[in-house]
Formats: sequence, C-alpha cells, structure tokens
Amino acid sequence: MNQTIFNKLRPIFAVSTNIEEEALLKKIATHQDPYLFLTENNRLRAYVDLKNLKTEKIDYSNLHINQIFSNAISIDKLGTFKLNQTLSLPFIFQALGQPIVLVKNEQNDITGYVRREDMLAGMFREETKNINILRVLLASIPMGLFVIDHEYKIVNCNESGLKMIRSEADEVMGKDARIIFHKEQVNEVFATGKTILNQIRITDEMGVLVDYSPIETSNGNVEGAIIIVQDLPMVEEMAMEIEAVKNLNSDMNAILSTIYDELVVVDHTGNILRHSENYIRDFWKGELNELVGKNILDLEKKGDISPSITKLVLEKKEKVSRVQEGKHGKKVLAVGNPIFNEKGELQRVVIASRDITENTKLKTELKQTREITKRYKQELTRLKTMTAEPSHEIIYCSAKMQQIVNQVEKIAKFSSTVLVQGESGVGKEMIARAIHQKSNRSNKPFLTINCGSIPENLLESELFGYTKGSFTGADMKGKQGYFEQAHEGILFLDEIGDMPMSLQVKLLRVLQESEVVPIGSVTAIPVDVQIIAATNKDLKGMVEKGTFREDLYYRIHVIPIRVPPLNERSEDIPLLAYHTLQKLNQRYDKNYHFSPDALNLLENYSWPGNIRELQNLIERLFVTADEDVITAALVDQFMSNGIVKKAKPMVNGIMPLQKAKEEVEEQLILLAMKKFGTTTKAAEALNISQSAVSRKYQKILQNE
Ligand SMILES: Nc1ncnc2c1ncn2[C@@H]1O[C@H](COP(=O)(O)OP(=O)(O)OP(=O)(O)O)[C@@H](O)[C@H]1O
Repeated sequence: MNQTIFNKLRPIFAVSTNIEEEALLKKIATHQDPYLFLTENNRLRAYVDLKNLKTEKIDYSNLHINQIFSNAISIDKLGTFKLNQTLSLPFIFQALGQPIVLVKNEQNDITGYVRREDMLAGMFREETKNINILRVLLASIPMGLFVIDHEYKIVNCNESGLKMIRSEADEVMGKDARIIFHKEQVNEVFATGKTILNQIRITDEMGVLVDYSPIETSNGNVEGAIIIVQDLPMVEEMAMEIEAVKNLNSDMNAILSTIYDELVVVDHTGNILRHSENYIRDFWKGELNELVGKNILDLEKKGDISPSITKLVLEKKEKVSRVQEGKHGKKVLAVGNPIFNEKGELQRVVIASRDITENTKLKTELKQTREITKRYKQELTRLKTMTAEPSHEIIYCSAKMQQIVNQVEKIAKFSSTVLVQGESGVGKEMIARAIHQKSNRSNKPFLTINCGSIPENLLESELFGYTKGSFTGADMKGKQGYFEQAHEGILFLDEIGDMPMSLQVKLLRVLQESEVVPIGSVTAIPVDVQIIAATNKDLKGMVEKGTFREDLYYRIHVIPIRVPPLNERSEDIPLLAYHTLQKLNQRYDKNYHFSPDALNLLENYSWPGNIRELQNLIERLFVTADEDVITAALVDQFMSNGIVKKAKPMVNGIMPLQKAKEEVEEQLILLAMKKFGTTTKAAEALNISQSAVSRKYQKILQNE
C-alpha cells in the first residue's frame, strides 16, 4: 500500500523567503515543480505550486514575488504522512482531500510530496489489490472521477462522476473520453504530461468544471489520465461570486470615474496595483498594455509617465493635492491619499484626479472678464467725472460776456486779488477757473472752499491748518490748511460774504502778510496764493451794515468782476441751451434738438436760477422727451408745472419810476428786435410806431 501511494514521490524545492527577491525568482524560474517556502528558522511556511499561477508561460522577469505568494497554499492545508505509514481508509480520505501530501522519513525530514492524482493513479494500478478500498473511495468522494487508459478509453469512474455528466455506467465505460470531455485538453495531457485545471464544460447533458491530470509511469511516460469533475452549480456559485466581485469592481470603477476622472492605486513601494482607463489615456505615454505591477516612480524617472504626486505622498505619508498637467495640456487636480494598515504602516496610495482644464479655462476667462469690466468701469467713471465736471469752456455770444472774457484774459497775467460778483448760478466759479487756466499758475493747484457752508471753527482749520494736538478731535499728525495746499496756485473763496467776522480778520492778515499761522502754532508759513473771492451778496451794503469788514472788502475788491444774470444777456440762452443739450446727446448717444418755438420760449424766460437752472431744465426736458425734438409744448409743460416759473417783469428795489420805465422799454425793444429782426415787425409786436422803435433802438445801441 505504501509503495503504491509513494512510488511517485516528487522532489520538493525548499527556499527561504528572506533571500533576495531577484535570486528567489530566478531559482523558481528554473523549475516548474512546487516550492516549499521556509521561514527564517527553517520552518515550513507555505507551499507554492507554480501550476496554480495559471499562466502557461510565465515571464519571471515581470513576475512580482507578491503574485507568487498570493498563490501560496497555507502549510496547514497540506497533509503530512510518514513514508512507512500504513494508510487506513480515513488516512486515504484525508490524503485525497489535500492538494498535496508531504512525505517525511523516519527522522521527520521531508523527502518529497505526492499529488492527489499520483495517489489515485497508484491505487488504480493496484486495483485488484485495493479493490474494496477503491470502490468505497470512488463512491464516497464528492467529486466525479474518470480513469482513462492509454487509448483514451474510460476504464473506471465513480457514481458522482456519472451523476454529474448525467450518464449511466454502460454508456460511459469503454468510451473515448475525448467525446465526453474536452478533446484538445485530453490530447494535451497525453502529449505534455501536464495537468490542466479548471476547464468549464457545458453541454446539453452537463455543466461541470474539469481537471485533467496525467497518469505517468515511473519512467515518466503518460499511460493514462484521471479526469476530476466538479459540479458546475457549485462552481457557478463561485463563478457568480467572482462575477459579483467583478461587477462590484466595475461599479466601483464607474462610480469613482464619475467622481474622479483618473484613478491609480499603488502599494507602499509605488507598484501600480490598479488604475482607471482614463489614467492610461491621460498620463501614460507608452502602449496601452498593462501597467499593473510596474513601478510608478521608475516610470516617472524614465519619463514614461507624467510626474505624479505618489512620491510626495510616500515621503510625507499624508494627503497631498496638486494641480498637474497631463497630455495635451490637460490640467488635473490630483489628490493623493495614503492608506495605512492597523499597525499604522503605509500600505497603499490612492491617487484620484479631476480634470480641471475647463474650470481653469473658465477661471482664466472669468479673471480676464473681471479685469476688462474693471477697466470699463474705470473708463466709465473717468468719462462720467469728465462729463460731470463743469466744462470750463465759457459759452457766450453776448457783448456783456465778451467784455468779461476780455477782462479775464488781462487779469490772468497778474496775481491780483479778484472779486467776482453775481447772482447764484451765473458762472462765478467758472470765471475763476478760466482765470486759473489762462494764468501762469495753471499747473499749480486751484482749490475752492465754500465759506458759507462750513461751520466756523472747521472753516478756520480748513483754511489755515493746525499743528498736532492743537484741539480736541484734531488729527494726530496735524493738517495743512488750504492756503498751504494752494501754494503758488489759486484759492477760490466762494460765498465770501458768509465768512464769519473772526475769520475775516485772520484772512485779512494772510492777504496782507502772505503768510499763514496754523492753529496751535506760533510759526508763520509764507504762502504765495492768488485769491479769487466770489459772492452773490451785496458786499458793499454789508460793509455799510457792519456785517462785513471794510478793510477786508477793500483788500479783496482789487479787481471786481460782475457777472450779469442770464436775463441780462438773453442772447446767450439759446447758445447755452444748445451747448447743454449737445453734452447730454454725447453722453447718452442721442440726437435731440430744440424746435425754434422751444428756443424762443427758453429765451423769453427770466431764469432766476441762471445757468444752473437752465442746465437743470434742459436735462429734465432731455429725460422726458419722447421724440428727438424738444418742443415748445414740452418746455411750456415744465414751466407751467411750476417747476420753473414764467417770466414776469422784475423790480429789484426802489428806483425812480421814469428810470424803471426806460429800462423796461429798453429791454422790450431789444427782445423784439432780437426776435423779429426788423423794426416794422418789432413795432407791430410792441404796438408802437415803426419810427419810435427805430429811434429808440438806435439810442440803445449808442449807449451800450
Ligand atoms: N458761460 C458759461 N458757459 C458754459 N457753462 C456755464 C457758463 N456759466 C456758467 N456755466 C455753468 O453753470 C453752472 C453754474 O456755474 P458756477 O458754479 O460757476 O456758478 P456760480 O455763480 O459760481 O454759482 P454759485 O454762486 O451758486 O456758486 C456750472 O455748471 C457752470 O459750468
């Protein structure tokens, strides 16, 4: 019995797992026979049957040691028998249940191993002797067994086998096994003497998983074969499990690829364990063959793969994210996550990347658009301020304004103090600015301060400045006053009539001494500032009433300019109206114009608010007009709406009646002549004789 079982004792190659991986692989590569791996203290660790690797031709240079060990069979699963052990039935069952049986000598040294098929073949050979054992054996094992002789004929089989292929013994016995099972595999086993495992056979009668093993003579010739059959339902279950795992895997890949565009998993040394398809397309420069098993760090060094963050994650052992560039300028956000085992050792690195090319593009576009918008905004504000800034171009055609403009030209050559008088909105500030523009101070500051709208103490500090800590609430650093700031330029003191008496003294001093003493200081600062003061009040009258200092009045009344109200120069009205409308047209890209009647109406209005009022009214007309033409009806509507009041003869104070009559008469004649152009028509309108109009008109012209 023992002889039978052990007469095909195969040698075992034992290797220690602590030898260099490369050497180990080489050693394994030279033999196809199983290996026993030993632990450091020479104990058995695992058994590796290279046939289990399933790969027909193994390229050992590409094989990773982990792949070999993943096929290792735990040492607990191996049966162990002594060479001379008597094999009772239970022992035989035990032996057949093991993929391999280790055989030891009396000294307990492993002398070789026996495969399951070797054992069965031996027993068949000794059939007559072991007939009973064999029968029991064949009947009781859960797998199907078919024994084939050298002519491929089935010479023996068990009940389980018959059930599995759904046949009776007489249908099978003596039949060529190649008809029932895989012809090629049976031929191959006979030709090569190799075992072929896990062949699925599905026909109308059966669905089984088949292993083919050779029965070899002691000199190595194949003299038959053993076919081991397992029911497919069981196999199916396994297969389904595998299928389920596969599905799970592909689901996982699908889910991951929707969350991430690329995915690669490496072990702690950088060996690629798995990757998504996109990863190959976007980062792998080589062929689309398998990347698994290759080392990502080596590939990076060789330049076969775009640099990844694997190295960083392996070094830092923490999550790392970076924007990386793939093929064709593709930008990805790669996040590398280290995965640790229970001992806290780094086991895997999962690198998931997201394509952010589009995002980056959009971001860049957004940035550019923002910049453009910013520039447009700046430009718009610039344009707005330009349009909002009062134009310094003096618009006029009246002789009165011509006189003023001539005066401005002359004054601009000197730095004398100027007093501009006139009603509100007549253009006093405009005149002051014109002086500045034409003077040689034009590239120095022009500062304006409204003396009527600022509280007294604030006005003082604004005008003269203060030193640090000079009063509660003062700026810590102190402040330069307007006089200092306007040095070498012009200071426009608007509403000078509203300046408090106390400040009038101080102002007078500055004007006389040409130096300022800031609040809280004792040191005078020399200043060279030209003063242009303006008022709509009767300063002379105020002096008489004692509300304005006489000395200051004379100090500022050096060059007086009186800007006449608009109704004293009504010929300027159409021009100013047209000019204002043009500016609005330009600003809003429109082409509005006045009807002649509308201009007439505007011209005949008294304009108590002067040019400012005119500008406001025109802006209102512009906004309201439905058509390009601003009609008299529309102008009238605003006037009768009470927004502006219709002109009425105005009397500003008591005067001799005769003089008043003459003035009214003069105005009426001028208006009529301007409107109708001829004395005849003017006479008609004024309801007096043509000769009277002619005479009076000549007189007016002579007096002007
Ligand atoms: N001759 C003119 N040509 C063009 N625009 C003018 C003219 N005169 C005045 N303006 C405009 O009229 C508006 C009022 O002018 P300005 O502020 O100079 O008047 P002001 O007499 O100083 O008024 P206030 O006394 O109320 O300070 C300004 O927008 C100014 O540009």
